[in-house]
Amino acid sequence: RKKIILDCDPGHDDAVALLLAHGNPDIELLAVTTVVGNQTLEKVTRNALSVATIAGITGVPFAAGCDRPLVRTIETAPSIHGDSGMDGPEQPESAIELDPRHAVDLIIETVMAHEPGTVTLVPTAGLTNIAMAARKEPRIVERVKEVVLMGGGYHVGNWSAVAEFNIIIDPEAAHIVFNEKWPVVMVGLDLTHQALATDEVVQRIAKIGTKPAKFVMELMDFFQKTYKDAQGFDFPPVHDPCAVAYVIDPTVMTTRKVPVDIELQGKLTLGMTVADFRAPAPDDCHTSVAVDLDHKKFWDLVTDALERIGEPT
Ligand SMILES: Nc1ccc([C@@H]2N[C@H](CO)[C@@H](O)[C@H]2O)cc1
Ligand SMILES: [Ca+2]
Repeated sequence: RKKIILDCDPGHDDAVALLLAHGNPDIELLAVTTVVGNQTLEKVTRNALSVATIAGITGVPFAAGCDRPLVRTIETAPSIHGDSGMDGPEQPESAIELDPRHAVDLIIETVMAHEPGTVTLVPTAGLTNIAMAARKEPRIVERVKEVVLMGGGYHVGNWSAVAEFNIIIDPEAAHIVFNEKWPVVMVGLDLTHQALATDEVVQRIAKIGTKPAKFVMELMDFFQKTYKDAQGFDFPPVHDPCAVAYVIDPTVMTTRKVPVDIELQGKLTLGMTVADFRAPAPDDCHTSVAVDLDHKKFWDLVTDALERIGEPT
């Protein structure tokens, strides 16, 4: 099984990523950590514990991390995720206790406790926790198998003309993560805008008939409305589970090995993930970007995971 740490900011699509990681039999979810992003740390952490309660995720440590970016001020995304950060469904009071450790320490301890090259970091939020972990314990950089992150976009932005939310809310953290010498797979908007929760997809999920599937339906219902109003999409792109799907089965998408770096100075381009497609990529290139999604394979993974979780409603 593939061992992962999910670092997230639930977040409608983070919730689906967590359910996919929990439901898929090839994934061993070692830890779930939260970070400020879609909403404040307190809100996204409460949301993560709500999802864990609904899905019955036990025996997995959940820890809260950084409550603001490394340098800049907090920017959240209520226009997409609402005031709670996961508006739409009724949220259960969570019965799950937070791990007392800081997320950064849980990430470090988990990576150092497992064999080198066996733990994959899956960030689906701003990269503040990941950058802090690499700075506090530099040995995790050579020990981590790879970093498979949802963020960025080589030709697409959603929080500026050229920058994606997870990167631009903490560009200094992203710069650290993309420049450490661990393998980074960037699952950016170029890919995730192909993962649309269309009516056909939502109908498939509706048929599952379990509490977690009903919860996802209600999440998607809200997400569709805000994505329509805020970004003019007919259907919402479910970004974060794309990163988990890649870890499960890398053939779910195509990738290209290209140098990627983060713009920190630009007036118009701050937070841009600048990918250099000029061939050939340098031999020491440790970054790659996701290009084309196999829709059927992706949604089969998501619906299969949901079918494995929870009791009928
Ligand atoms: N408009 C918008 C802003 C933020 C997000 C969140 N950031 C990433 C996509 O930009 C995902 O991780 C998602 O949770 C999605 C849409
Ligand atoms: Ca997210």
